[in-house]
Amino acid sequence: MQLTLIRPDDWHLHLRDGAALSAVLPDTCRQMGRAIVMPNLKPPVTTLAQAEAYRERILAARPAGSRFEPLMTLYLTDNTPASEIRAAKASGIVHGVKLYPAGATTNSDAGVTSIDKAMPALEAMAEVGMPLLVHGEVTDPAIDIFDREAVFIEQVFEPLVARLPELRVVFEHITTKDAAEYVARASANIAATVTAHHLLMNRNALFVGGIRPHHYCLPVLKRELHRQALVKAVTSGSDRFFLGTDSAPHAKGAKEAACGCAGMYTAHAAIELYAEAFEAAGALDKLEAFASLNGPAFYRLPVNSDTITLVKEPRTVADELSYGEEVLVPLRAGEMIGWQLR
Ligand SMILES: NC(=O)N[C@@H](CC(=O)O)C(=O)O
Ligand SMILES: [Zn+2]
Ligand SMILES: [Zn+2]
Repeated sequence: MQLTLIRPDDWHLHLRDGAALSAVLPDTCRQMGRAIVMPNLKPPVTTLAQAEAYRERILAARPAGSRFEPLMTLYLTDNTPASEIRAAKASGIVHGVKLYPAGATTNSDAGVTSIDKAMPALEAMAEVGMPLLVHGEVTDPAIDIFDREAVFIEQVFEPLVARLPELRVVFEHITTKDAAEYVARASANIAATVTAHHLLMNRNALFVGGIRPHHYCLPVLKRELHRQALVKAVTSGSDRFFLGTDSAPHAKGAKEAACGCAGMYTAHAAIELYAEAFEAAGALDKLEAFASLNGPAFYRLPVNSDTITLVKEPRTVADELSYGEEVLVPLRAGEMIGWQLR
């Protein structure tokens, strides 16, 4: 069996920088036409000048002949001036501004401590049509980690959308039934990305036979009922949901540690993993809209003009991949994936 799709894009991707960037970028270039590149570097990409420089480093790291296009983002802080948003919009290279609640995830320390402080930037975004990309989890340590996304919807997301109804918002890497249902009934300027790993695994995967650091990411995997709700959302035919891998590489040593980093590396087999999830749901016919059409429509960009072909031939994933001076353990390391790219 084979499946030809308009070339997909990845609307949520971590490429890192330096040697790590060079190591992981070819995986994405093989399958994706474009990617929304997350700005949580150290230090974060908070200005247009930094985004321009990062974009040049990504373009320079592409394999020869690749036409992959990085779509840049800015990292929103309490102090982002409205003028930076206007300049970013005018540049044509910045396609979104990322809201990390301070402390919510990897390299989010410089993130937003209160929506009020970020209001000048948010108002400018609503005005110029710059999408806000949201890591939607509250950071209150008193809130159970499995509830942080659902609580974020009522405490932050709904009030923000009520205050700035024109703002275009992507609820990134949604993991709950609550978020899937919220986005499906919200107004047309609200959308969501969904990862392959949240479509394929529930929280049991964190503890199969022992603690599994390579299945730890944020937002953390949830109960099976949530996984099922995400599958239902992406296969529903709604154009509000689109592909965003949240492929988030960390060196093996940083994951297999007493306090391991959050993030799964999935870019080596992104579209193959999504094909497995859609096939399991009997909805392979819905994959192309999710992977290749809904994202460009939301971001007001053209659809890619070429195609990729997947064949249903299982392959074994490598145990480790090179990651600069270090190594990286990809999702499914040493195990099978049902599809491969021709
Ligand atoms: N998803 C993750 O678990 N980690 C991401 C950050 C993020 O997307 O929240 C990373 O940068 O490592
Ligand atoms: Zn995130
Ligand atoms: Zn991410």
